[in-house]
Amino acid sequence: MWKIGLVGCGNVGLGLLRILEAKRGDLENRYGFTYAVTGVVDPFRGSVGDERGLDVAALLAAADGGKSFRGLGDPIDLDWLLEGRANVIAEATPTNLVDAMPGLDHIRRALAAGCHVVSTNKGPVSLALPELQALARERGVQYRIEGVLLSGTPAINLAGEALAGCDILSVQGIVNGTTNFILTRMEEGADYGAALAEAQALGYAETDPTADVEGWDAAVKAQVMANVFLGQSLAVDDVERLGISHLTGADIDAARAKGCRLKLIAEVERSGEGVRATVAPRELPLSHPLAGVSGAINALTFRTDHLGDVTIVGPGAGRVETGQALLVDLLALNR
Ligand SMILES: NC(=O)C1=CN([C@@H]2O[C@H](COP(=O)(O)OP(=O)(O)OC[C@H]3O[C@@H](n4cnc5c(N)ncnc54)[C@H](OP(=O)(O)O)[C@@H]3O)[C@@H](O)[C@H]2O)C=CC1
Ligand SMILES: N[C@@H](CC=O)C(=O)O
Repeated sequence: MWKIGLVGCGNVGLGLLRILEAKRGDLENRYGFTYAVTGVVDPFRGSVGDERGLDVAALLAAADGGKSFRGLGDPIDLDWLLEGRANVIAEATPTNLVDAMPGLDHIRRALAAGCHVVSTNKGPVSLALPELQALARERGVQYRIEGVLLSGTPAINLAGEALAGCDILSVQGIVNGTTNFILTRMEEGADYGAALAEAQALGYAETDPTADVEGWDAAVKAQVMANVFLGQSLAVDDVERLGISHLTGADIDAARAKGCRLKLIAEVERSGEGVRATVAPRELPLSHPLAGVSGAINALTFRTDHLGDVTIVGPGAGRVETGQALLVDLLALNR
């Protein structure tokens, strides 16, 4: 029985709870996956626990009704979970690229306590991936991060498992759902501010959406691609980065007049001794495979030695879409 402690219950945390609740029977029948959510830690909704498992439907009803979780379990904190009441922590607090807190602290403490961690938080991956992987190995647990790239669309697990044995030479694609959504809506005539507000309402944007529109989110994903896919240790500041906040309707129209679309493209490729990582808006001809990828959909093309180009296309952001990434990592632990 998996005793799940959820830390951070915003868009993604609720997405995971929604899937767990809707699929409880299916997860048991198809995968032998049984679980109890023993605690939720979140300053906004309230931190509650029950060793026998919280009533997830009641938590979801409270969230849907704009109510706090208080009263739906005993008041708890992360320490309570780590004293044997969780064997896996699902960490989905806001990404912070400056010092990775509070997620880094949560993940360090969980791994040190012998808990597995599944997480969508990009800050700890950006600043401390080798340390956290070493700590997980030392404690005999796993730190799984499928959701940090392309939400639930398989990218990290795909490269690590389904493309095992291939050398990945370069990776190029659209890796930020919010900016792709904004550019799509601007092409349809919406203004920038309204399109960003829509992306926030749909749960695509970062807690501080500056990270999306200034290209930081795509840059950290390029960093992850360099580190995880190409084995080249880069810092987020090593990524050449330009976002989309300077683009106007006139830029969209100018691209259209040339038979092109503007897309924020992230690319990592081997160059000389190292790896070059870039994020920038590019005008793509309509015939380009990435030109037709619209809304919060993302796409990645892996250039490999054995298979040539392998392209995946799917959601890059969203509540349930990212909850799925946590679920797939939970199911991997279960296997
Ligand atoms: N949304 C998406 O589509 C995707 C998101 N991600 C990543 O997943 C993570 C979560 O994203 P999302 O759910 O959208 O973000 P939200 O801002 O919706 O939710 C984050 C939640 O974490 C809570 N929180 C803040 N500090 C703490 C703390 N110290 N302890 C416990 N909880 C805390 C916040 O509470 P409060 O509001 O009070 O601060 C909030 O409820 C981020 O790291 C994001 O980058 C990854 C892929 C896709
Ligand atoms: N804000 C991000 C969420 C997923 O990583 C995005 O829009 O892609």
